[in-house]
Amino acid sequence: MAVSNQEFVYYHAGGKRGSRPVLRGAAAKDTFETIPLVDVSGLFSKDIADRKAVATEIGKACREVGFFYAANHDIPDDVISETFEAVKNFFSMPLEDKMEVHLHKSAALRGYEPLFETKMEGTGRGDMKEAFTIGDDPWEPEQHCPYQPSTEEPKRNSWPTAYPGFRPQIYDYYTRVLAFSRKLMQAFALALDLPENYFDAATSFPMVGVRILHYPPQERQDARDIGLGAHTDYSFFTLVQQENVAALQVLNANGIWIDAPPKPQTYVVNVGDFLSRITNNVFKSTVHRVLNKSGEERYSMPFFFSPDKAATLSTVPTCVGEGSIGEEKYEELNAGDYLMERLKAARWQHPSNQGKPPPRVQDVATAEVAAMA
Ligand SMILES: O=C(O)CCC(=O)C(=O)O
Ligand SMILES: [Fe+2]
Repeated sequence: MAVSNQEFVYYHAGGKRGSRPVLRGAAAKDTFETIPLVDVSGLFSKDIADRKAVATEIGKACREVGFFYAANHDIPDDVISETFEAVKNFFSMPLEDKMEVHLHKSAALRGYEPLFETKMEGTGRGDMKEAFTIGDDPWEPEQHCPYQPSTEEPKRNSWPTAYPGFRPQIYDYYTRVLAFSRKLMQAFALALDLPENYFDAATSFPMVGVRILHYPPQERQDARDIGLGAHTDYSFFTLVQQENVAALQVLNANGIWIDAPPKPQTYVVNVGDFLSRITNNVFKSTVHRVLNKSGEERYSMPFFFSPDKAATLSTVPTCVGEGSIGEEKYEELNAGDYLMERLKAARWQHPSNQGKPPPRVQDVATAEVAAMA
């Protein structure tokens, strides 16, 4: 049997394991090599022409890359730096104070995840990061939920009792990023040639998550130690605030990792699987990973935005048709069920997973390479 020396990149995308051949030289395709930057200040204009001009640029980035830097957003620098201070205070607490809000105690998959608890790529000792997540919770008055939750509906978020100042700081950040996300969502609608308010009805109380992350410096300087394994996001879209340590990388069509270092006063915005799905893959949900080779502690805060739990979404009308767009590829689906399924797939140790084994990407990889030979 011939042995193929084709190199592959392995990842976790759309809830499934996948791989991509690394293409160099004559075999290389036309793909992105940098992450575009979009000045989003026009989204705050009263003039629809200004908003449409930004949307056009966002649309181009979403079709070609799936990632862009948003510059000139309206989240103040001091709110971001104060929130990062709170994030560092949180992670520097003793482990037992963090474990009080362990994600395994939460049916909504909220709370703290210690180092190596997830294993996005299915190999090695796991993702070298600790995380804490909160999100939409109709019981928390800070969120001004537009409906009265039923008494059967459990509370979703948990906050550490050892750090009372944490919650107000996170909420200051949350409230502002949510408002900015709504502007971006309208820009995505315009970018798809839809009315600006197209997604408004499906996002009256959107499923969101503020996730804070701490990546210690990796001991090994190659990808055998990984901060967060290669994946696509489950969200509609994500806004990542990174502090000052470069580690985020985005995979292009040639299987080459493109750096997405922090740029002052910007967000990294990326399309998630949900938005890609309802655009018939016209908008790309692009694989990315975190590799902290800097030798420094890295902190970041992704904000995930998705439709209402009860929303049912089907392919948008402007993304079905003739030619390059093609036939509708996906059935309509309930947003809440989809998100929960995806979150659980990445957290095999959660009690609700009933002891199912972790994903084993390397097995698939070996089989694929054998099939090519
Ligand atoms: O830490 C980062 O820069 C990105 C994190 C990320 O991709 C995620 O949490 O989905
Ligand atoms: Fe991500």
